[in-house]
Amino acid sequence: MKPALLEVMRMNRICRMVLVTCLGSFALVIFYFQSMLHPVIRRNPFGMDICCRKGSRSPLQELYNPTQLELSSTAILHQIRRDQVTDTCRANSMSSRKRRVLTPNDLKHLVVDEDHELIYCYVPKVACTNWKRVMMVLTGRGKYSDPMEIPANEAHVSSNLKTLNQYSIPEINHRLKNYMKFLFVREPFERLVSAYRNKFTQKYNTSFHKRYGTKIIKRQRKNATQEALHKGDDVKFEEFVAYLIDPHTQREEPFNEHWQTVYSLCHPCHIHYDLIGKYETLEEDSNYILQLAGVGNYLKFPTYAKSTRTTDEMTTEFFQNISSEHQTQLYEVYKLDFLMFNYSMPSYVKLE
Ligand SMILES: Nc1ncnc2c1ncn2[C@@H]1O[C@H](COP(=O)(O)OS(=O)(=O)O)[C@@H](OP(=O)(O)O)[C@H]1O
Repeated sequence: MKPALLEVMRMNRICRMVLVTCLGSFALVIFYFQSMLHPVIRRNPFGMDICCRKGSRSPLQELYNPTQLELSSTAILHQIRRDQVTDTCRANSMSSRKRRVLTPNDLKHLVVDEDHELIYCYVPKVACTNWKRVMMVLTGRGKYSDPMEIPANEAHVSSNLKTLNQYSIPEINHRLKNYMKFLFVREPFERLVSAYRNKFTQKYNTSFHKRYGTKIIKRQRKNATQEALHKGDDVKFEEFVAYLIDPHTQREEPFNEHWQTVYSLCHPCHIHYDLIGKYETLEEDSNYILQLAGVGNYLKFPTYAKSTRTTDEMTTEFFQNISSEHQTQLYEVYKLDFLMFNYSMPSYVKLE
């Protein structure tokens, strides 16, 4: 080849390299300025994916007509859980004369995610703080990407999440019909011990001590000291149980949500839940829901390593000091939760 021709080709290559470098730098500059203008999106690289459902299939379609094999085997398990609720409701409505229609006030625990067509009924002491954090990521349109970046107290601020009672009746009906509705449940007595430990044995929970502790001690403790009556901060588990089974308690006002039954908070006999998650398989069930919602690749339910979690053994210990008469009465209060969600009677329970 002639040297002149070689020289021309070399120049050509250099020109092309310069051009590619210039274009690359230009694109980087544009990307930089764009991210300066939209800092939230820059902080959250998954924002756009978590934000809005992609494709035409809704979580409900994915649940009842799965396209992936791994989703279809789990779907069978959830059908069995739904059937259990239906059967218990049917059996209970036959034996009970009480019939009622839901009002918007009954829908305060149902958190709505319009972007992914989800409704979550939160049950306190069943990891609802973490689920509320996840719902804030899902509804935040890119504001958050990691649930754990949201402080626990923020997750409980009611204005941070929209609940179903805030919609008009036609809007409520539309969402109940078309969204995937789910809740999480826990073995009722373990949930109760979790509530007792958190609300009555932690020094910082003074509002619960004042609001409920003082009342429980006044009613259940003979010869209570003035200090105990005033502070309400040393309620014993036996006293808490006595308060729960006392017929006056629920006549006076409904139970606090931390120990209220799941069927009273979420109304599973009136609202058809598509998915019943269990605390015992919390992460597995939660990630299944996120997968059905189409965000499973970007968002995972927070894992937990708290060593002081309430366990079955711990619950057994707490119930050692409860008389069989009180255990029987307490079981009656939570019986529907036991039956509906298929929890067998704990082996430590001694019924009368
Ligand atoms: N990912 C994960 N895995 C296992 N366990 C978990 C998880 N997230 C929360 N938890 C446990 O849930 C209990 C707290 O529930 P809530 O957040 O609903 O409590 S509260 O209603 O806000 O008071 C509390 O249970 P106890 O420790 O037994 O009280 C938490 O330990």
